[in-house]
Amino acid sequence: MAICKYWKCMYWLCRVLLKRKSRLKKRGNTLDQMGGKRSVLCFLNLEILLGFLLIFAVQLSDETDPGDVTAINALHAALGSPSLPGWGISADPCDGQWQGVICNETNILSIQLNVANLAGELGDSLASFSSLKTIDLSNNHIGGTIPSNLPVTLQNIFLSDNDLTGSIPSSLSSLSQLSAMSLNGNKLSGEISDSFQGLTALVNLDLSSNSLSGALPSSVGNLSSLTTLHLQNNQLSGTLDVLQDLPLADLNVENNLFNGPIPQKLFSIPTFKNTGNPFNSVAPLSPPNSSVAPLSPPTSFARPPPGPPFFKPPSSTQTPPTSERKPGKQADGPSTTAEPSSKGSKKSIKRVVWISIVAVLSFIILVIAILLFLPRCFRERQDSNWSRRHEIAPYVGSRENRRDNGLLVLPGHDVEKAPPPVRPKEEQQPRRPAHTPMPQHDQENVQNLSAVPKKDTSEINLSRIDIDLLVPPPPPPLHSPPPPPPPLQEGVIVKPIPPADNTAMKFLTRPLPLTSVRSYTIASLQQYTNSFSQDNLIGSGMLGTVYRAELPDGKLLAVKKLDRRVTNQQKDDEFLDLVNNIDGIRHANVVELMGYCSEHGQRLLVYEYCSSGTLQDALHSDDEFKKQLSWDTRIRMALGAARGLEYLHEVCEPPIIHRNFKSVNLLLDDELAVHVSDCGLASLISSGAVSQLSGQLLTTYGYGAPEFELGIYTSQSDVYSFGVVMLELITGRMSYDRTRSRGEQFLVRWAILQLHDIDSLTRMVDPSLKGKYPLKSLSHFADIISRCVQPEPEFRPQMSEVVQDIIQMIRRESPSRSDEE
Ligand SMILES: Nc1ncnc2c1ncn2[C@@H]1O[C@H](COP(=O)(O)OP(=O)(O)OP(=O)(O)O)[C@@H](O)[C@H]1O
Repeated sequence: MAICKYWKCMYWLCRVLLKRKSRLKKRGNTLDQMGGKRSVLCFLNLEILLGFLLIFAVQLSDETDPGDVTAINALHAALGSPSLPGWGISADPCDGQWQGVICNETNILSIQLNVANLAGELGDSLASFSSLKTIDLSNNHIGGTIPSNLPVTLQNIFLSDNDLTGSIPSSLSSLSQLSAMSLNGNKLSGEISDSFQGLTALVNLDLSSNSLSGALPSSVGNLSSLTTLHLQNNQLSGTLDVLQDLPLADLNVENNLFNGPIPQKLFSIPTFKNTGNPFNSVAPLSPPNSSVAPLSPPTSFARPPPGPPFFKPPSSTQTPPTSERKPGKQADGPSTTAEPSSKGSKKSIKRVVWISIVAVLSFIILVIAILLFLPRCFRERQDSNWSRRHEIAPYVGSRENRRDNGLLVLPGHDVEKAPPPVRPKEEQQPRRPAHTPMPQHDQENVQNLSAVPKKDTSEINLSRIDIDLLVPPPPPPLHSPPPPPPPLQEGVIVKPIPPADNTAMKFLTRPLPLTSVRSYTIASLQQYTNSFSQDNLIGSGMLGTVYRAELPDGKLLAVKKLDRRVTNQQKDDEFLDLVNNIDGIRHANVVELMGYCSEHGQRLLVYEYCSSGTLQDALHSDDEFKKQLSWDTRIRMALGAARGLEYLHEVCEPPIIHRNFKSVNLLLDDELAVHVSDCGLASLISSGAVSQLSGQLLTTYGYGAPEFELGIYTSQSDVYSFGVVMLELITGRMSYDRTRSRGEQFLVRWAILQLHDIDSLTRMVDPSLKGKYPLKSLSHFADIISRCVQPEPEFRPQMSEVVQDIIQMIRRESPSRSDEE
């Protein structure tokens, strides 16, 4: 295949250049009069040669790093050569078929094989990966020790719930980029080595449920970014002094042999669990805030994160790239170590030699060409204007009044982790950011325009919409005001924070918060979902499973049954706070919470039912459905999604970061209006069981902003994800599509360069639109998208700016408006 492509490419290049040659040969005659013919032809010959050489170099450089190939084969062998979907079908682990393997152009970046029934050992090949950032082999049966050599590029190591033995290797100290590590639920023993000096990027560390002993080494005190530390259920001893200056938000040292006084500073940690230790009594043994019952929801990092498993039962909806196929029975893995190893290194040397030759030749040719043709270039620049390129002007929008002042927030410090209380929605006055005042006129239009017109096959011609005639839709339904809260209860908050200066308060058992949200019994939900039958299963995600429920009056609801692993550390009052918070999020473009259930340890959220599925389904699963998605419908969807996000970021107080914005979380109603789902659930996503997964999944599916890999997530990261969804809308392509060629698998990477050129843009557009879209609109929309997906978060626009831009775009298409202008 690759060779075929290569020759095709050569053939194409020959044709193009020879055509150009003959065309310019004619032109050369003219130039000849100025004495330029000979050099023109000479230049063209050089140009052709250079083209060949460059293609050859690209071909060579597109191969997967042989070192990585060797390393993954060796790892596979060490794990006992298990049968894994796609592995070994080809010798190239980056050809998109090896499930659980994520690559960039030439290197393996991530190996995610959690819950894959793996045994064997890790082997000693890991250090050979040249760019590996994430390894997730949690929830398997891997034995042996943790290799002493680990790739220095690692950012995330998830090996929890395996059978690993031995001690934690001291080579950890070389992992300066490490951001999260979970080794919990293994059989690790011995003292924790003093190897944390250089790990200043480490945010989450879970060593719980092992047999570790001895005192905490002094280098733990260097973990200047650590927000979550779980050490419970070991035999660790000594004092906790070394922890007192760390920025911890979640510390669990329960059931160890720690002694001595607990440093006072630790009592200010929002979640501090310390029971089951022989602390002496210089400091309060179990101070109120150290608590067994912290008021803030758990932010625990890594108790077993079993899902989503590498092999997961088929879901009716999304098809994540790494997790849906069932394993085969027989080992049929890739070839093992020895041979590929020597082959790999020979290949590598050959490759380096070739690339060097090509580079040197290219350089020489380039220099000659430049020397010969500099004067010609000057001449040609003057007659320019023969290609009609569409250039995107650099974004110069106002950056002031950013809600987060461009500040990047680390997990554990981010908005959704510890926000101040939010006013109930009835009290909220929607506000617009100061720098983007929106006239009432626009407010009304925005409401209208984002409500997608009836689902019919007729095209909606935006150019015929008289914006001024649009009537504002009815305001979002309001709940009856909640009863006044009792004195000790908190109001509706996004995430409760214990009052820092009043530890006694925390010790009191808090009465359950009042809520006006309708409470359902398990029995009734069972009845409405036909005992949560498979027929009523709509889909499942990171947090749980969603069922269709039908009320006796025929009304449909969607019931999200939260997984126990997500809620098992959440107390009833915390869950009710969460429910109250979600209930406070009311907007026409946000899925509405209709009720909840909290009984017998089960937690369920009941939502309005969106009958037309998800935007992802509409775009990627159902060709018939897709036909209804005219350009105008898509732009209306874009506006609806933008308005939903604008509301969360800029109207809610405190701002709400979605954290999981993707096309599967944009639900569609009968009229194809967009409703953003999973709003207000960020605190669950950032809780231990799923935090590590959420980031990976977003990144894996191509929605995650670059900063996510550093454990950073802000509202600007939502804006990036929004941009990716918009790319899906205009191209009809999935954000990540393993079936495409390597350069096209990640939608953003493929699209970002082409957004600047109107010709490329038109080629990118979803073929199912059959060319029915206004070019101007396309170009304008591409500008908006390109700003949203900028790598630097501080250059991305706020959602209110995006909303304004989309409205402007729609207005420009409106004849009534252009008539006026
Ligand atoms: N209110 C709803 N109305 C109709 N269908 C819904 C509703 N909420 C969720 N669904 C369906 O249930 C599926 C599972 O939703 P869920 O939110 O649990 O996971 P997800 O969005 O697919 O993934 P993730 O957990 O990563 O967000 C969705 O894909 C969607 O098809």
